[in-house]
Amino acid sequence: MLWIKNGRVIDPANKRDGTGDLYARDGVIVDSLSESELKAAEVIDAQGAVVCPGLVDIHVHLREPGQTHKEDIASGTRAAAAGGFTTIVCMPNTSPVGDNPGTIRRINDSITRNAIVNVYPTGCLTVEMKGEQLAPIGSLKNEGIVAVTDDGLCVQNNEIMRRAVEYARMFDLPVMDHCQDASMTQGAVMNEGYWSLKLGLKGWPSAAEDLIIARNVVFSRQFDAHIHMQHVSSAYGVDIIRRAKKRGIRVSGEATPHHMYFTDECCKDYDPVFKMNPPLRTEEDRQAVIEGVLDGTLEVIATDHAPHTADEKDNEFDIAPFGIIGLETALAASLEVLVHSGRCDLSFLIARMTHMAAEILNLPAGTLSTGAKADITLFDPDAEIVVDPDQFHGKSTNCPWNGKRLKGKVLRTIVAGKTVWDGNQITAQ
Ligand SMILES: NC(=O)N[C@@H](CC(=O)O)C(=O)O
Ligand SMILES: [Zn+2]
Ligand SMILES: [Zn+2]
Repeated sequence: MLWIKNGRVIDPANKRDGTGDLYARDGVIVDSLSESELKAAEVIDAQGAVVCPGLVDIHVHLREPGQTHKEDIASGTRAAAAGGFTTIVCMPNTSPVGDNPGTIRRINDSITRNAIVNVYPTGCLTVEMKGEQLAPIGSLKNEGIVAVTDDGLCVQNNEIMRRAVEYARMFDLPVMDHCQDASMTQGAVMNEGYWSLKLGLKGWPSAAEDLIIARNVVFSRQFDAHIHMQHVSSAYGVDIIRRAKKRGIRVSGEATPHHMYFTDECCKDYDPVFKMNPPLRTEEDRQAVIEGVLDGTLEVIATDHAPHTADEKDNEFDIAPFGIIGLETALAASLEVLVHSGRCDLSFLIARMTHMAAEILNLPAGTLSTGAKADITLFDPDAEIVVDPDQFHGKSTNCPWNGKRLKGKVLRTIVAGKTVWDGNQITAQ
């Protein structure tokens, strides 16, 4: 039994925001506990803290199998717990990739053994993520995938993409797309614009993203299929999604904390910790991504947690891999951009990091409804932290917020009624 007292309980799905108590029995949220149960319950004093549904991140790279020097399911879920996330969705660009039932089964076996938060796998759209031949999407669904994606790459051939979208639709699986026209981004390492010119680095134009977003809108409309645009970074891309939604087309979109926080100017010292895909873009793009979140065009905040080792990242900008970690800074960074700046209130942000994220992939998570699993996060939105990746719980430290002062500290993360992060350390076995 669990009794969380006196917190500010914010549960956007149930329009709840007020001081109160929360109860759980056998890992499930309940309305109340009996007198004797209250006496026996573990009591958590949440005075001064926000109590909300455990955070949900639908875009995480856990690197298992095959790249476990960067991250694995144990370390990645520890990072998630420390960041306040109780449910995460992992991408299939592992080694081997998740394009076959055996690999998905192996991932699920490891999740059962090693994960300390809930993890749902995704499967590939195409065999070996080559964009040439459809993956056995039905068999992958039988193994429990929640979406299909070739994230890291983008299916270039429109006929193959069309078949993939139609096929995924038959299995009621959303397609998550990394929107990138590869013909326009050969050798590109940062946003194409003033800074790429000045720095002499090959640019990745936002048109390459916008074109694929537009293609996906066409297919979503044609087949009434749900296509989710991952890590949207360009102003016009946001606009295309906004217009499509107005017409009732079933597209959704995600904003990352880094695209809301940084711009391509950050690349000016050639530090590869600012190298990611899609790249950091202009101030106008950054503002448009934020506006997209505020007006509901981008209904979810997702980290795209993409660990790479220091050895790999500590290279020339041109050759370092794309990607940054995000699980342990997502809440504080998003609070800063959206809430502390006065752009929206806490409940609005929490909705985008909980039930709205879960709804995109139909995950049973993101609410404090009676009968829901007792996945709960406690945080202090005003507590100052200094970001120190050496204190993080994942294996990699490629974090662009390194050294920054942010406000927002995760005080406790609870999965099925059990504390897995107590604000100082991982407490799960
Ligand atoms: N975002 C990145 O820059 N990198 C991701 C791939 C991806 O999400 O596209 C990775 O797997 O490293
Ligand atoms: Zn991607
Ligand atoms: Zn990704």
